[in-house]
Amino acid sequence: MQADVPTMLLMIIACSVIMAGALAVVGWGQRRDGMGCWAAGLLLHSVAYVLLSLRGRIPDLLSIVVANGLIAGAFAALLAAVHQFQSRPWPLWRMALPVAIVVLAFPFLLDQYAARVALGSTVYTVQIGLLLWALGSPGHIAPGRGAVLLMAGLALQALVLLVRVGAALWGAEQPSGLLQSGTVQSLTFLTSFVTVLTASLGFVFMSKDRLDDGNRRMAAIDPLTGAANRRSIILALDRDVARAVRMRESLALMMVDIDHFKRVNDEYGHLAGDHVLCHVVDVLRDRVRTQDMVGRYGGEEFLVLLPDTGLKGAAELARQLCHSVEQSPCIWEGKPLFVTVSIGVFGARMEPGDSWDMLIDAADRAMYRAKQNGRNRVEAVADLRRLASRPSLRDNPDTFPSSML
Ligand SMILES: Nc1nc2c(ncn2[C@@H]2O[C@H](COP(=O)(O)OP(=O)(O)OP(=O)(O)O)[C@@H](O)[C@H]2O)c(=O)[nH]1
Repeated sequence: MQADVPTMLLMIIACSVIMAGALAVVGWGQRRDGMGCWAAGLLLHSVAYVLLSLRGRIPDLLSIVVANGLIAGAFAALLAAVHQFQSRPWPLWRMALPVAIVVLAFPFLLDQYAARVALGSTVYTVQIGLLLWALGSPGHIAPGRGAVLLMAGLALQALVLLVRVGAALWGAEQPSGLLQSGTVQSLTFLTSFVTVLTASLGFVFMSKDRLDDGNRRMAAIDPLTGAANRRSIILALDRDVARAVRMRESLALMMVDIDHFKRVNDEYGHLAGDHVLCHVVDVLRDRVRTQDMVGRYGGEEFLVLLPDTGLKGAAELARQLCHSVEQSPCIWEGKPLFVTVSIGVFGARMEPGDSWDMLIDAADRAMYRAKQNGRNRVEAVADLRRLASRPSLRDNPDTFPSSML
């Protein structure tokens, strides 16, 4: 397989310039996404390929040394973009060293095509390795669709560069110059073209994946406490009721209300009150199982959803939660703040006709009984009142009744 090298170089230049422009427009005003750096990398790449395509018509210093230095610089800019995306400092020496190696070594290799190919391809492969490492290193972005596309594009390029090193070292293909057609030459430039496209699209999708993730979180999480918000805990409850009815399993729900919370706000201020809300959520979450769910139902009221749990077990857990909240002070401005909670518990085997709102009603009734009976205590109920049934939310969560939000 051989293709016309000047045409392929032209395609790479056009593709790099178009993608650089697109990324610059998409990333305008969003510095932390690293799109500006990525666009700069693509621009360096296109200038490098312009210089390469002028081989023989401009001094070798420009067409060989500067061009390859710019390719190494382009990979360095891509690495900077990934680090910026991940909010990490630029790895300066890992960016500068490959460029320095190329710029310092190539002037001595002007007459040695194979050695230049071997050295250049090795340096670029290492740079791609650094990019893949940064993308895959744990603790940063979870590799979503965008990251996978980006990594696949880079991996393909690295693979072809390694083939190129091998071909240069073993003399498998010895074209007399860059612009001469050859199988490895054609494969290299075709891959460069594909990589510019896939890696750049992958980088844009990575940004979109992160935005989507943020939006999903915002739609499901209470921003103050980090617990599930009212909508997502009710959706989860609806789903669990349906499953428990189908399997004839038990299900328990707690309504947890902080006692005299208004006093905390009045005496210490609303920021202290906010801090207490977060503290109570932390205590609840510490004690429940991973399959259980804690959600904020209203101001200082929380729901705890306990799948596959009967009344006895749920009431016992509720008593432990009451005790834990009472015993673990919330530290505010260096001073301990003690609060207590009243908990209403519902738990029973689910029957056909039972629905999520009946469970909330039952836990709510029990919670009010706990308040009436002196607070800092647990009351439990096992019966459900038949309410004017609300439709299930499963089929169309968008029909979520606004009165419940
Ligand atoms: N700091 C803070 N306060 C909130 C928030 N949401 C609701 N509140 C306050 O929570 C308080 C609830 O007060 P009440 O409903 O009278 O209940 P309470 O004082 O806990 O009394 P009992 O429930 O009867 O023990 C009100 O003062 C609300 O302003 C919030 O997000 N942050």
